[in-house]
Amino acid sequence: MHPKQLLDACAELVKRAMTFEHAADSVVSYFFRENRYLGPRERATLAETTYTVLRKKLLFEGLAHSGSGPRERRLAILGFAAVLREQGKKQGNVKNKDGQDSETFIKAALTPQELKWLDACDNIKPEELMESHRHNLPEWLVEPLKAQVGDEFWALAASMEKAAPLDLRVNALNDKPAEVRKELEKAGIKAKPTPFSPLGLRVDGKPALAKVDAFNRGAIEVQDEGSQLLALMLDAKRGEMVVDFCAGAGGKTLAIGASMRNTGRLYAFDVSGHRLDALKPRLARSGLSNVHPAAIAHERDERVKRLAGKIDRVLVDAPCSGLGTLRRNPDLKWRQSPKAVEELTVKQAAILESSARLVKAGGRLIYATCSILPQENEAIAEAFSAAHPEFEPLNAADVLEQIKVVDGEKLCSGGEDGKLYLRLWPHQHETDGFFAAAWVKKA
Ligand SMILES: C[S@@+](CC[C@H](N)C(=O)[O-])C[C@H]1O[C@@H](n2cnc3c(N)ncnc32)[C@H](O)[C@@H]1O
Repeated sequence: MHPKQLLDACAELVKRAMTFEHAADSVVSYFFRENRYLGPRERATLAETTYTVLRKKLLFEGLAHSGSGPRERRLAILGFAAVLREQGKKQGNVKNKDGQDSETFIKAALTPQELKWLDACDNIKPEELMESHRHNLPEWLVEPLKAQVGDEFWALAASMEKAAPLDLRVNALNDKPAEVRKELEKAGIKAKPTPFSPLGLRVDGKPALAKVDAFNRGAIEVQDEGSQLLALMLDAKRGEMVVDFCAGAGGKTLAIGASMRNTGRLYAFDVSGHRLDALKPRLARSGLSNVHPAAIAHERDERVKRLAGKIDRVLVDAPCSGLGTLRRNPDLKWRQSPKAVEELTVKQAAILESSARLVKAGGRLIYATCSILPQENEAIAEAFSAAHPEFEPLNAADVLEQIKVVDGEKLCSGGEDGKLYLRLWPHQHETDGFFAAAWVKKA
């Protein structure tokens, strides 16, 4: 595809994503389905350009005040140039089959006037930029983040502008991480163990996994290291009755089912039948037969009531703002709002309340989110503890130690000794932002 055509397509995709009517990943996949002729490299450039614009929206909009032509095209030019330069750097600035390196490719896509404008933008020094153009976060998020991480705010903001690494979880049912790692290496995929999750492998780059044998036979699943830790914290054992209350497409369900060694009963509940449908092919690959997906109408559904007091372990991976996943879903910072977060906190408290009724004496309850806001995390956990003296909080650091997570206390905060909750941050732990609180129901 000619560079000019590729930039035109990027501008179109950026325009669609910037309406914020749908999640950016859906907009991108819809665009690819509409334009099936696009090759893998073109798709990568289109998606990354769009994500870069969403990540750096405030900076790019500031720069796009100058220049001419449609605004989305100017935003796309900034994203396109950044992405091609990054790709060029990674590949050692080698030339493509048409003898172009990234700079010549960019030049071929732009008009002389656009090139002059891009050059002027490139020459702006970071210290000349406004604060909002450097952190690229909506104002309502800045204060709560500064209040939590203090001097680390700029490191956090920078980490959330990077793409997340590709993490895999090895299916412990039939495979071992060290062996899968060797197998991947033979297939040309370099991976190293993740620092905290004993089942995790972090892959170099973004290789396509659909043709990899380890993927097709269910030995690996794509899952952020933080998400792996949440599932491991449930520590579900052989023969137990377990509920994954907000199972979605089952990322954590699969990990829990494997930790139960494919025995016992694992209910995967969700209000979205559509999301549970996406669990089915993953379940088939995983070899698990102990998982029972069930769509529920709401958290007080009859199905839930019937299991009251019968369950050994319950995971509540609550619907949340998703603001811990900005590395993957940068559009969320523009699609969420304080009002939406407030509504979510009501839902989160209600789901935790209902799901807690399932837990039997001596059983474990975990509340988790992929949010970095205290109102969706500590505030929900603390209100629950205050209202339920029959649930005793467990130190997340102790739970992590029991499941052999190395240096687990480095991942914790809150409580008198700073070890009460799991609190993962992208800038500190290279995972998405996650929270987890654990309780045991007193006998
Ligand atoms: C964070 S996502 C779950 C992700 C999933 N656990 C995973 O690891 O892939 C939250 C899920 O909660 C579900 N949900 C929302 N309201 C719910 C409710 N009242 N009861 C059960 N699930 C609910 C949503 O449909 C969504 O799939």
